[in-house]
Amino acid sequence: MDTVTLTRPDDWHLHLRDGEALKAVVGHTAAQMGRAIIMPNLTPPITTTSQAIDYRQRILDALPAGSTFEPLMVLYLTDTTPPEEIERAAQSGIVKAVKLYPAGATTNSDSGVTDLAHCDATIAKMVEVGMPLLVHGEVTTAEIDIFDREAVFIEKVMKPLLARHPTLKVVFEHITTQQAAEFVAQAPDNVAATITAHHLLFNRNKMLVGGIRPHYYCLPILKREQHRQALLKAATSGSHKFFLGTDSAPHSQGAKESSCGCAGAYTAPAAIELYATAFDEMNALDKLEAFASLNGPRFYGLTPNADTMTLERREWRLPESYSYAQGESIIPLLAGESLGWAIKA
Ligand SMILES: NC(=O)N[C@@H](CC(=O)O)C(=O)O
Ligand SMILES: [Zn+2]
Ligand SMILES: [Zn+2]
Repeated sequence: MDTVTLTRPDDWHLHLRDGEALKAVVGHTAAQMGRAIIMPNLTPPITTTSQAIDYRQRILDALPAGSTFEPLMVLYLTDTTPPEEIERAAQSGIVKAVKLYPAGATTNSDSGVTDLAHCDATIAKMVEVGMPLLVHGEVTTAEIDIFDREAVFIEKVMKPLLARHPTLKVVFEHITTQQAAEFVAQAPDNVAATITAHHLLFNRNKMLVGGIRPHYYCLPILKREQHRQALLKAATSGSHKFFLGTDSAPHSQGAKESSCGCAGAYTAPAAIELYATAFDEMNALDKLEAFASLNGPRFYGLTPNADTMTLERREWRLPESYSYAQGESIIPLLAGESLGWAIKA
């Protein structure tokens, strides 16, 4: 296969930031995706419906002229989010989900949940109104090894949560392990997962062999090859439960190339091309449309986009960098390197 035509894809896990950074990055996603689930981990986080409505407007204002890109908004769950906020969110029609960040698990998660027991009434309300919970699935226990934090989360948090709220709609975000892929595949239909392009394409050697490559450092961290193979198998299995979520997470070049670098890979500029490369590796380009364009809307109860996009087998080179906020640059994943799949003009 040298060309693939698919229903226009959506990105079900995206960081757009705010202000100048938002203006610098949003066009990359809007150029290829119809819609995106916008992560709420700003500083301060988006914890109310009214903040989400304002943030959505700032995103629309930052779009290139004529763009029809649609941001789908998310609330950041805290220990004190009241059930009434879930009602407001559901009634707004603008907020599509609520995000659980275990406190301290990742970038801008300081206001996250310290103990899910604090959120029980709020989660019960989410079940009642059918609001999905999106989960950064890593424990933050200091003793637990960073490579084991997702697998431990399944046992310590995910299973007890679903035992208590068996019909809660849950997206296990950016899964990175065989354990998570198998857990989601075997779970009931109200449980789904997003998978990033970088976790399908790379294992931890890419980040750590022959020098430390900070642009491959993200959370959850890249795992060993066995896990990458399990993710490829899940994404190309044809199961409705797995869908595209880039977790494109912009940080300035200076914040990444540092003695204490930020977590996050900037993949938005070549998102669908990276996924096509991964699916091609599995000879599964025929499965790309369901993963990128159909399974996500199905889970969220939305209709797929009406238009299409065509990808072609053609070599092109990613830029070395783009301009970002405060006069800084941002380095995309695979900067200056060649990709074998391109969007057909
Ligand atoms: N994935 C990351 O490594 N970073 C994300 C946060 C997240 O999704 O966990 C970010 O906001 O930078
Ligand atoms: Zn996360
Ligand atoms: Zn993320």
